[in-house]
Amino acid sequence: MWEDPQVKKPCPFIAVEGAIGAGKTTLATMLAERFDFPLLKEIVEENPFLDKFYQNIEEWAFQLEMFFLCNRYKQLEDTVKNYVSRGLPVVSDYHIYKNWIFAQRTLQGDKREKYRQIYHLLTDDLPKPNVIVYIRAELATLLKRIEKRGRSFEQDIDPGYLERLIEDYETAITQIQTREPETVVITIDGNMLDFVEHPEHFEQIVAKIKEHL
Ligand SMILES: Nc1ncnc2c1ncn2[C@@H]1O[C@H](COP(=O)(O)OP(=O)(O)OP(=O)(O)O)[C@@H](O)[C@H]1O
Ligand SMILES: Nc1nc(=O)c2ncn([C@H]3C[C@H](O)[C@@H](CO)O3)c2[nH]1
Repeated sequence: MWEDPQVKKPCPFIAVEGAIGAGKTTLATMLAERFDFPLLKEIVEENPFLDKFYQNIEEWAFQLEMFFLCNRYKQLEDTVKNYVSRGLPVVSDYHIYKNWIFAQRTLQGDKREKYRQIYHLLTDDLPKPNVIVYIRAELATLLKRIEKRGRSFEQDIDPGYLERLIEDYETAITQIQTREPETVVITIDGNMLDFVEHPEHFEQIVAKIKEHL
């Protein structure tokens, strides 16, 4: 297809997504380094609710989802100010929609509705990533990686919860593609491609992304 060289492509705002342990942070870090783009990274260690949440999801879900939402809102506000609004590229290890993917799974009834309203209020006018690198991985892969990483609070994670999240991610990615057809979605086979151990797998991913930059 002929492309007009005068037409400038939008500045890359890349989000790496996928279910728990799919390899988002690892891949986002490698991509940021390769392209020399700044990296926006999720805060995990300082999260005071994660441990409690995995022990009792029903009891702690609202606090945890609000914590993630407020943190990501602040991070993205800064990212927009410092990079996106200045036309500078950035790589993030999450998409803001991740909040709603998880909240729909963990919250019910009144709390879900309250969360939904706050979520839209905070995020509707935020600029969204124009490239999503989606790491699709099956349950066995996620369990293996979660074990390998060894965070204590994740070791007894319910495989049923992970299975539902895998489905939720599939639905969410389709929704994004329908709602925002201009967003480029690059799906990576997270079971087969081991970009940690095999440099040539990483190169395949880089080449795919370069097609869209
Ligand atoms: N393609 C891969 N092949 C082998 N191991 C991997 C791969 N990607 C990530 N890992 C390993 O799996 C573990 C989880 O990776 P990572 O922390 O990047 O996942 P994540 O998707 O960011 O997780 P979370 O959803 O919890 O934020 C790490 O120990 C990492 O080294
Ligand atoms: N409930 C819930 N909502 C979120 O928005 C969310 N984002 C990440 N996580 C969990 C997954 C990993 O264990 C750990 C690190 O990603 O935190 C979340 N859990």
